[in-house]
Amino acid sequence: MHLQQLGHPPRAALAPGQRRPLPFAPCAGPVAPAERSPSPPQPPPQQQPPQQPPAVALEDSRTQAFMSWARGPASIRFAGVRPSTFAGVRGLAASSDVANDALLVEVPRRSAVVLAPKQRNSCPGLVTDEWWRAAPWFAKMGVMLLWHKRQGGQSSLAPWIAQLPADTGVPVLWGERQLAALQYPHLIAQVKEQQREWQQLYDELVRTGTPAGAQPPSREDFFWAMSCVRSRTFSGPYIGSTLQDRLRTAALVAALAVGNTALGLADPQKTLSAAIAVLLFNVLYELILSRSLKQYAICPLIDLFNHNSAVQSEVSYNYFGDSYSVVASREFKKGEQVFISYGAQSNDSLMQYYGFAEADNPQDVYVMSDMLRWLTALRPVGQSRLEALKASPLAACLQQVVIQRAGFPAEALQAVRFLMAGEQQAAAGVSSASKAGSPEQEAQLALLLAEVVRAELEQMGSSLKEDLALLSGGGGGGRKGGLSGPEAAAVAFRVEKKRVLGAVLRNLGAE
Ligand SMILES: C[S@@+](CC[C@H](N)C(=O)[O-])C[C@H]1O[C@@H](n2cnc3c(N)ncnc32)[C@H](O)[C@@H]1O
Repeated sequence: MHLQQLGHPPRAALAPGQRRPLPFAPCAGPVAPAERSPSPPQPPPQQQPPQQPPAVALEDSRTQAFMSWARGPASIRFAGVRPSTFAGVRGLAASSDVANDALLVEVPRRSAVVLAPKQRNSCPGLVTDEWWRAAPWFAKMGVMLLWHKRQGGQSSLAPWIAQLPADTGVPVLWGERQLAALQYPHLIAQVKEQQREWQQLYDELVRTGTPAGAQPPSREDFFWAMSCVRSRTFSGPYIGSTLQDRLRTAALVAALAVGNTALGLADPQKTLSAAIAVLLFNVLYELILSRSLKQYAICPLIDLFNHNSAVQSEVSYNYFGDSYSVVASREFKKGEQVFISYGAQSNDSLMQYYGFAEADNPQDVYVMSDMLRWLTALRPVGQSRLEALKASPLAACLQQVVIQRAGFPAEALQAVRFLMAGEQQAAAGVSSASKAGSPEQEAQLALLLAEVVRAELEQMGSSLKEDLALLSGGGGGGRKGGLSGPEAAAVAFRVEKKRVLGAVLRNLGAE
């Protein structure tokens, strides 16, 4: 998540965004850029968060034990927020009016679960060094969580571990039927790939990654830990040394310089220049290094903030305090939910890694898989034209088409123009289709694209109206419209996808 640093000493943004003093490589909270759905840059949303359900303060014994631990041994500083639920979803409510720029939570590094670059095996009793070396960051952090869990009351993080959600509700934990309810081949394929990857990591752990005499975790525990990690971790640039380390180095260099001068071993002027050069090199080296290395952190209490893309608050690393913090990016009234931003993410990414879709998410897109199948079903396309497209630089552009509310990407438009062009025009090649044709041709193109969008909507299996009725339908048990958690999440997700396609139709002038 991003970093807000107004009124605070240098901080490093943890997660997406490059606009802060120590720019951190974009990584949507727990989501690495390569894993995110393609999402073109969009202006930051300006709207206020939609009306929120009322806060119900959490006063159960686990939450109380956690908060006492946070205040006491964990030395977590917080003001103006308290754990609460909002229509059943746990988050942080403003316990009093919160001013813009107020420091909300500050977690010392020692109370967080942190993975630094090249960190040695932190759980030698649980995994072998070979497994650790080969494992991706989230699997390493997953076993770190499992290690704390195994320690039970002995773990320094026990009260935090105890209140982690038993079920994170993310689709990687779902079965076939629940995934099918997403009605969206692109995400279903991504999640199935994720399931394969996690299963492989687990199999490796059981087969060769567990030290002799140790018991491997259950598959359920392993998947639980990985899903906690993927939905609660922030990432940002890694600064090798803390201020304390840096001061120790400076003191050592100064002592050597003074010693050298006192013993008459070197010219004082030269010694001073050398000492300054050493210190400058040290600082510059770390600054350069911090741009290429990444750290990952799960911070108790900060991990209770829910996401809202209309809010700008981010998580940051505070170098001087060696701590992670969140500062309010706007005012919050007492009782209101205090959100942060997990970064500019489409609902594909929010659903896959966090298990929810944001209503009217300005970053949302619709990724249409195999658009060519609709085009060939709706219009006759000659074999030779298809082959010419396949042989062109646009060969793959209709496989995963990232459609925004505003419309189709330029490459897809070009490919469709080429496929639909008359023989004479097509003879000029694919590149000639990059520009808009005559008004009649463009009108025909819009008509065809609208048919493609409608075909996609029709094969989804339910209409927007039916989905909305499902979500609002009767049914108790704290379930949305009587739906189970995954069902409700899947329906809410496909509602948003249908809304994106609806906006595309409107922008094509088709509604
Ligand atoms: C960092 S945790 C936030 C705290 C979490 N709600 C909890 O109870 O532990 C991220 C998880 O919170 C939930 N979450 C975050 N923002 C949300 C939102 N806007 N709507 C619904 N659920 C959200 C999702 O389950 C997500 O995986």
